[in-house]
Amino acid sequence: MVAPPDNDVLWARSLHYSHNGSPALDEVSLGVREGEILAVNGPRGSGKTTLLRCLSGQLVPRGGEVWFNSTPLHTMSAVLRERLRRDRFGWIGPEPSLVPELSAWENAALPLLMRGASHRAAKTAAMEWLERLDIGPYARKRPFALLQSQRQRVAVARALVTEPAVLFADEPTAPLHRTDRAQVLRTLTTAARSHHITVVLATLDTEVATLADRVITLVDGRRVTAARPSEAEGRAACSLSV
Ligand SMILES: Nc1ncnc2c1ncn2[C@@H]1O[C@H](COP(=O)(O)OP(=O)(O)OP(=O)(O)O)[C@@H](O)[C@H]1O
Repeated sequence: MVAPPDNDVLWARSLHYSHNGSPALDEVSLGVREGEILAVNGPRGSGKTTLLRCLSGQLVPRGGEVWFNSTPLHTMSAVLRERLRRDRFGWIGPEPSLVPELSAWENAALPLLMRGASHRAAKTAAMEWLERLDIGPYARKRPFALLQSQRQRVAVARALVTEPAVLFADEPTAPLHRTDRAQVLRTLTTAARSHHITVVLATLDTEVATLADRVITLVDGRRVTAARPSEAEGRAACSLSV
């Protein structure tokens, strides 16, 4: 077992994964640099979600290696993997999946409260993130009283409130309208850049390439191409000062 290159925060080699015998990832290798925003593109069923779940330690690959800095996830016990995920990773899925009984700020504060942060500290941090994401005025509302795009912003705040080392975003804008999609993505990527959070973003949306530092494409569970938009192009799209 060889540790990954120093400047890669995440590194995977020859990943294989099958769901009930049906192959989802085949020989996928990649490195993600610290602070990078990497988009994983590809058609439906190409393995994007499976890749993010392997990289984030939710799934253990059937073959290959996954490293987070100098820590091998593929050989780690389930308990340690769970702790690593809780302490160092953030996750945003296609649906906000907020706790309906809690207000927006309570939902955003939840990861800090679960880590044992004081009520006041968790609330302050959650409110700051809701403000940055332009939903401060809705902090006391419950999810049912919010628009889908506002709920998804709360989910983004919840994922960023711990300032994770790596944020995994699995089609985070899938249920949104086109204008909301662009705004949520810009907010997410700008916030991640300003806090030096590495992002791995699975998406069907080709516009995302303009917000990412690099795009990789999966087809039928295999990595097929890599393109790198110029840094200027990627960063010019992030005009918000989050
Ligand atoms: N829980 C599961 N059980 C069985 N097969 C699965 C499961 N999850 C995914 N698959 C299959 O694995 C392959 C890769 O799926 P995956 O969800 O990783 O792709 P994806 O690119 O994220 O797709 P989408 O864009 O539709 O979310 C597909 O053929 C899918 O049908």
